[in-house]
Amino acid sequence: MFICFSLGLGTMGRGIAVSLVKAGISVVAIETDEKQLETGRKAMTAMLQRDAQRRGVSPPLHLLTFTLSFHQLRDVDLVIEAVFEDMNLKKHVFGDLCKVLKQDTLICTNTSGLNVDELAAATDRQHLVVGMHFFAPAHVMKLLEVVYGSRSSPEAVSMAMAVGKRLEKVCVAVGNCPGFVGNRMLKHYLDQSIYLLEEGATPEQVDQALEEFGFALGIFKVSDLSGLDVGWRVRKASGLIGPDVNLVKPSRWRLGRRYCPLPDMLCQQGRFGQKTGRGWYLYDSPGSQQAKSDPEILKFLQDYRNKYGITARRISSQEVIERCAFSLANEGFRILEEGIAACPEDIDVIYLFGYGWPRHRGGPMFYAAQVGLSVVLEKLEHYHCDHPDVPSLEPSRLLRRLVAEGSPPIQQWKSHIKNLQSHL
Ligand SMILES: CCCCCCC/C=C/C(=O)SCCNC(=O)CCNC(=O)[C@H](O)C(C)(C)COP(=O)(O)OP(=O)(O)OC[C@H]1O[C@@H](n2cnc3c(N)ncnc32)[C@H](O)[C@@H]1OP(=O)(O)O
Repeated sequence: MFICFSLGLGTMGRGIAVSLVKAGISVVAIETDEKQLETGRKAMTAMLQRDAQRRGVSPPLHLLTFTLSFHQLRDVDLVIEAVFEDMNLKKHVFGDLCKVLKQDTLICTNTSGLNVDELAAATDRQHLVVGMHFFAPAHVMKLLEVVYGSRSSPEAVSMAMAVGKRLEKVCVAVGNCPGFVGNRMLKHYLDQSIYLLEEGATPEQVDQALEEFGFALGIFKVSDLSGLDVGWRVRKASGLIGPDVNLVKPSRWRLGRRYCPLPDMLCQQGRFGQKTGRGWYLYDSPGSQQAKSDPEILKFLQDYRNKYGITARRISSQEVIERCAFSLANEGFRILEEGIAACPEDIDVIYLFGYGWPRHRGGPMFYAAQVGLSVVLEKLEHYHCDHPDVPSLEPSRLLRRLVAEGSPPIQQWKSHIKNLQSHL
C-alpha cells in the first residue's frame, strides 16, 4: 500500500495533497491545530469537487484522511513536508517524524530554496531525504524540481521522480543550492522588477509588459499568488533583514549591494498577497484570485521615492523585458557553469512548466540564444554600467566565453563549460 503523508495544509500543502489524491494515492493530511485542519479540509474538498465536476466523475475524497495526530504515520511510505519556509521549524518537524516513521520511509521536503543537506542532517536517514519543489498553484503547475542533496541516494531520487511522474508532473532533477534552479533565477528577475518600481514603474506597468511578452502572469501577480511572506522568511534567514533594520527609513544597501526594502515594508503591513487579500494588488477577500489595482500602493510607492529623494522616470516595456529576461538568463549561465542544472534545456523546461514563461519564446536560455548571445551580453553590460551596485547584472563568465567562442548553438553550450560539475 502506498500512503503519502502531507504535513502542512497551507497554500502549497493543499495543492500537493490534491495532486496526490487525484493520482489515486491515499493521503494522510496533517495540521497542527483544529482550525487550520478544518480550513485545509474545506479548501481541498472544494478543489477536488471542482475537478471531479469538470471531469464528470465523483471526487476521490475517500483517499483523504485528515488528522492532528502523528500516530497515523507509522505505515506511510512517503512523507511530503510542506510546513512554512523556516529551516528550524522544518528541522524540528523532521526530528519528530523520524521518531515514528518506518526505517525506509522516504522524506521529501517541499521547499522553495532551503539547503536540503542541512535538512537531511536533522534526520536519521540522510540518504532518504530529497527536495520536492512544487510550484504554485501546486495542483495546476506541471513542474516538479527534484532536488538531490549530497547524500541523497540515487534510489531516493528516482523514487521522487517516479512519484512526480505519477502526479503527471514534468520532473527535473536539480542540484542543491539556495533557490535551486527556478527560484535562484527568479530572485534576480524579482530584484529587477522591484528596482523598476523604485525607479518609477508601477506593479501594473511591469506586469503588463511581462504579460504582453507572453507570461501567463506578471511577476507581481505571481508574487501575490505564491505569498510575499515566503521571500520575507528567506531574506530574514539569509541575514538581509536583521534586528538592526531602521523601520522608518530602511537601508537600500545591504551585504555590499543595492537592496530594495519595498517587499519587506509590504509584509510589515501584513500584506502577504492573495492569502491576506492584499499584496502588490488588492483582492475582494483573502484567497480571491482577481487582482485589482490598489491606489494605496501607488501612494506607498510615491511616498517611498520621496523619502529617498528618487525622481520617478518613465520606463519602457522594452527595458522591463530586457532587465527581467536577461538577468534571468544570466543567472542561468552561472547555474550551468556550476552544474546545478544538467543542460540549458532543463532550465527552459523549468521556466516553461513552473513559471508560465511564454511557450512560443522557448524558455529563457532558448530566448537568449534567439535574441543573440552577443546582444544579451551587450545589454547586460549596458545595464550593469547604469547599475554597478547590482552584481547580478554583470555578465556571467560562461556568457562571455560563449560569445568569445562565436556564440555556438544551444545544443553545444555544454561542451564549452569548463570542469562540468553536474553528475547527471
Ligand atoms: C529566493 C527567492 C525566493 C522567492 C520565493 C518565491 C516562491 C515561489 C514559488 C513558486 O511557486 S513560483 C511559481 C509561480 N507560479 C507561476 O508563475 C504561475 C504562472 N501562472 C500560470 O501559469 C497560470 O496563470 C495559471 C496559474 C496556471 C492559471 O492559468 P489559467 O488562468 O489558464 O487557468 P484556469 O483554468 O483559470 O485555472 C486553473 C486553476 O488554477 C487556479 N488559478 C488560476 N489563477 C490563479 C491565481 N492567480 N491564483 C491561484 N490560483 C489560480 C484556478 O483556481 C484553477 O484551480 P482549480 O479550479 O483547478 O482548483
